[in-house]
Amino acid sequence: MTSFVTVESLEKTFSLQGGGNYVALKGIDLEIKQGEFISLIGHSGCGKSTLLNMVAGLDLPTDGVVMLQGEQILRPGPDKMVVFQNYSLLPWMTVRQNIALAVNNVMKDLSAVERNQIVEEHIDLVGLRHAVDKPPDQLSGGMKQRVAIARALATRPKLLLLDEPFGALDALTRGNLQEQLMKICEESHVTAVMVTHDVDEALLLSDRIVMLTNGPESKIGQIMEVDIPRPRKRMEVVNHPNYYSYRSEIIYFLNQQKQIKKLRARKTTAIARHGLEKINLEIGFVPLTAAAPLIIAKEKGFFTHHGLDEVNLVRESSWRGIQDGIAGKYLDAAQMPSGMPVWLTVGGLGEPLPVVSALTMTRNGNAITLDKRFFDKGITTLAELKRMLLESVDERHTFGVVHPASMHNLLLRYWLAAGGVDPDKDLTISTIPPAQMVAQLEAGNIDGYCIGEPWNIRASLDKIGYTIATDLEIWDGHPGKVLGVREDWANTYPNTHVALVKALLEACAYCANPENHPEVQAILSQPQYLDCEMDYIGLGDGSHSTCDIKGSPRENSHPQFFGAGVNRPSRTEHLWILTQLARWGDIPFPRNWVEILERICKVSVFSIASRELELEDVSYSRGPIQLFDGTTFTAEDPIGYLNHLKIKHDVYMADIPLKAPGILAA
Ligand SMILES: Nc1ncnc2c1ncn2[C@@H]1O[C@H](COP(=O)(O)OP(=O)(O)OP(=O)(O)O)[C@@H](O)[C@H]1O
Repeated sequence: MTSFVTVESLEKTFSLQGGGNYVALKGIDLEIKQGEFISLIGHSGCGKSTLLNMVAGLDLPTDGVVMLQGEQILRPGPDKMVVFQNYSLLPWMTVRQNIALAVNNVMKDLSAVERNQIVEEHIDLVGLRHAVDKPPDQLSGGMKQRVAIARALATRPKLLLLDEPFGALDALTRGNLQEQLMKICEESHVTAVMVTHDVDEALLLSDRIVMLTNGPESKIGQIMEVDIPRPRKRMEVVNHPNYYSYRSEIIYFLNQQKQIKKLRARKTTAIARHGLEKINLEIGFVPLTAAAPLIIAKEKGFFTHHGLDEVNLVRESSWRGIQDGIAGKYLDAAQMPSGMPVWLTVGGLGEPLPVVSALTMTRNGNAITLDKRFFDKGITTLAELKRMLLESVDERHTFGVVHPASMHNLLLRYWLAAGGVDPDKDLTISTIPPAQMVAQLEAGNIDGYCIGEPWNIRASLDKIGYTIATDLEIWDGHPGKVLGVREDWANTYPNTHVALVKALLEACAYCANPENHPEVQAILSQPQYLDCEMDYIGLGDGSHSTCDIKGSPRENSHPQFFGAGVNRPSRTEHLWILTQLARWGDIPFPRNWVEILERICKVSVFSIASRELELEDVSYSRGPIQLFDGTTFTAEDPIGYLNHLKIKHDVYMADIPLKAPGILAA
């Protein structure tokens, strides 16, 4: 990419009145191509205007540089025109005079006739011919902003900089002006940088959206390419197949920043008490029936019983929130899909991040739901689904899963592949947050999904979908959700880790007892937890024996919370997950898999906890894994197993170097 504007290692520190400094921006690197439209988005006060001001030359960085075509930007100038929210027009001049003033000042080399021609062209460009002789106080807000845009563009700047240009306008005017600006920028090939709070505005106008993290020391958290062809029309943009996922991505980013801000504000140093290194914990969960052990441990006092006096449950709407909270150290521990510890450890986020699991909190409780229209077509088996998929290859079919490392993704893929369907070639699998799955199915954006409860029961009770297979039919007894903590956290707080496992084990036993089910359902249904009707929460009490829209009974799969071997972590299971993640190209298969499993699977912590609770599970031994297609998986030859699979991606082998086990850095 040839860079037109270069922002390099930029830092901006403000001196505060009364002493001290505020580091608003730190480590900002950005390259902008000629003709690109860039939006800066982020929460209020994150430093968007500060960054724009430095590109405009209105302010200078404390460190680092900003360059335009290789020249350092040190002052403002007509090559970098700024449009502000408050228009900044001269009140005693008319529309024409306001535009002419800028043109006459900047384009002194041109003749008066040429300058007039440019002024008139730009009046027409923004559609203000009928108001050329009016002063600003006789113009609407939208008209004033059009004058400001015409004035900025008339001087033919290299860079057009816009600081929330439409923030003060009503929705209709705003929409019209956005479309005009888009047309002008497309036609004049101007390079533009715009600050905005409006996600839809950013998506409509931008080639790339730069998302800033919250301050102090705001950084670029993410840059999104908006790959929607130009020229654009609003309705075509909104109906573009990627629009929804772009939008969700930005909203996720902004929500995550809010969550991090909240957790940062609450973050205190570790409080040691009762012989535990830390009794104040932030624990992440996603609102699912399978979160019951965490919720019950909090509500029924199992955490406090084991000395964990200050546990705060952090509700995340997606597994990405959990993964980012653990990676960013905002969460001490979390409910995780059973593949997440392996996925994070081998580098699912890029860098290997060792995460350990000492407790399986649930098994089973998942199912594959299809849109009810497939039921009407008579599709009730995998073979029928395969026939339908292969007969309608022109229609792209999409299935939702909640995370690449979730058992839903792995089970769905395994099930499809065992039936001869290639989950990447014959359909599309998309990641969608759990709470959005039913709405996406109802809206027709997806054809089905594999997910935990209450979302399969809900689709069937609401007559939107039906269960075509439950996990009982694919791998009965598979690990569902596990407790995950960073390895350095586990090493820093070993006694706390054992106490946490003990509290959760007791909560698991409580959830498994049918006598407690009405109470557990009532607690889970509360707004701060699952926020749903109690009917949607199945705990194995026989009230949800059918899960299909036409009443053909199918045993529903409930999460299993406790029992012989249920909670003990298993190396073989983590190994199966490793093979499946490698099979579908998410990660290479680690040649050092023995070391990796040793680091992840903390049977020792589980054993201490269950021994101290005097549970019999300590001596439990697990057999090989039996899958529905007759395959038996053992830990003996994972590479041979991968080689024998017919439907798979190219599988790569690699050594995954893990840092030596350490303690949590401050
Ligand atoms: N001159 C200044 N002195 C001290 N602090 C400042 C100064 N200018 C900005 N800041 C601080 O720097 C941070 C970034 O401010 P900035 O105006 O760039 O944010 P923003 O993302 O544009 O916010 P908004 O969306 O609300 O306009 C804020 O915390 C702000 O208080």
